[in-house]
Amino acid sequence: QELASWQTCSTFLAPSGDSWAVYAARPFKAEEIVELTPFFIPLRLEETQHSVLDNYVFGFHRDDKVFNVVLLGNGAFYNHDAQPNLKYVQVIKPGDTDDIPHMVGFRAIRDIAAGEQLYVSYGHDTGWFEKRGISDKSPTDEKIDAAMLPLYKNKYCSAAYAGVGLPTWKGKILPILDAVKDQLSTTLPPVAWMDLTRLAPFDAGLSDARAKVNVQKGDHIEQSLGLVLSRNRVRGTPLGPIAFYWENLKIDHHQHLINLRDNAKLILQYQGHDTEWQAVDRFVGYSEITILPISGSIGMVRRVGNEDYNCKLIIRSNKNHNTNVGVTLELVATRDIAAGEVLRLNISPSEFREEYELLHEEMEASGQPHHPSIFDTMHSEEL
Ligand SMILES: C[S@@+](CC[C@H](N)C(=O)[O-])C[C@H]1O[C@@H](n2cnc3c(N)ncnc32)[C@H](O)[C@@H]1O
Repeated sequence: QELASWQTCSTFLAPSGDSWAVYAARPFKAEEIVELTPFFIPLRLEETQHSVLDNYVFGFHRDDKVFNVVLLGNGAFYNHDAQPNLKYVQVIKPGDTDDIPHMVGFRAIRDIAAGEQLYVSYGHDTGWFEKRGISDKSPTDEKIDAAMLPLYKNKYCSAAYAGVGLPTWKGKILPILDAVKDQLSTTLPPVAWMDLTRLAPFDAGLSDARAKVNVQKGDHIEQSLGLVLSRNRVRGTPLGPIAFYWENLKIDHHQHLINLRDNAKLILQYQGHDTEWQAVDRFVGYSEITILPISGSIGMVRRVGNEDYNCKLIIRSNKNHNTNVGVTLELVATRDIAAGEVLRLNISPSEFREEYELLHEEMEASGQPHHPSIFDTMHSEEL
C-alpha cells in the first residue's frame, strides 16, 4: 500500500540494554515537533508519588500547585540526558488563569538523524536520580545502525494512530498557537509547528484510536508497556477509565499475571514516608493488581467487551526490564482491519462512574478529543 505521511512512523519504543528507550524512525529538523502527545492526564502529586508511576510523569504547575502529568504515546519513556535532543513543550491559552495545557509535546532541540535515541532532561540538578537512589549513567548517544533500522521499525513501530488529527489541530490548537506566539518567543510562525501532512484527516482521541495502516488478522498492531499499580493508587483518580482493573481482564491475563508473580517477575512498587521513600514490593493479592497502559495508544483503544471487537490484548513479562515493575502489552488483530478503522478491544470498560467524571472534567478543560461513547455510562446515569 502507498502510505500517506500520517501513516508513517516517526518514533518508536524499543528495548535498550536492560530497559526501554525511544528512537527517531526518521530525521527531524531543529524545532520540529517530534511527538504530539496523543493523550495526557494531570494528577495531583499524592496520586503518583507512592507508586512506580512517580518515575514516569512530568511535573508542572497549575493554579500555583505542582501537578504530575501522565503522558501516553512515548512521552513517559524518554531517557534522561543533561544535553538532551528533545524539549518538553506545552501550550497554555493566554488569559487562562488555571494554567491547563491544551497541547503537550516534544520538540527537537537540534537536527536529529534517523535511528538516534531521543532524550529529554529530567531537570538541571541531579536531584531526580538521587531521590530515587539511581545513578545517572552518562548518556551513550546511542544510535541504531542504518542497516538495522528497517528491522527495528518493522518490529516496534505502532500500527495505531491515536490522538489529535486535523480537526482538533485546526479547530483548537492552531488558534491558541497563534495567540501564544509571542509569549513563547519562538521565531517560528505557528503553522510551522506541525507539518499538517503528519496529522490524520480525522481525530483519534480517547476511545477512538484507529488503525494507521491495513492490518491483517493475527498481526501485532502495537507493543507497549503497562505499569503494575495497586488498585488503590488508581481508584478515585482519572486514570481509572484508562487502566485495566483485574476484574475486567480475561482469564488468560489473570493466569499470566499469576505465573509472572510466581516466577518473581512482577512486583507492586510502593514508596512513602514509612519506607523513607525507598521503593519496596508491597503485593497484597492478585485482585489488587491494575495495569496502566502507560506507553503507546493501547489505553486509548475503545473497550467493547465481547461485542464486535477486532483486537485482543496479550500480556507478557517485561523481559527487557530489570525492575519487574511492568509488563509488555501487545495489541493483536483478531480480524483484518483497514487503515482508518476504529480499534475495538474485547475487554469490558470499568464501571466506576466517578472516575469517568473526573476524566471528563480534565478532558473538557484541556479540549482533548475523545469518542463520546466512553462517557456514555456516566451520562446515562445522570439522565
Ligand atoms: C521515565 S523512565 C525512562 C524509561 C526507562 N528506560 C524504562 O524502560 O522504564 C525513567 C527511568 O529510566 C532510567 N533512566 C533514564 N535515564 C537514565 C539515565 N540517564 N541514567 C540512568 N538511568 C536512567 C531510570 O531507571 C529511570 O527510573
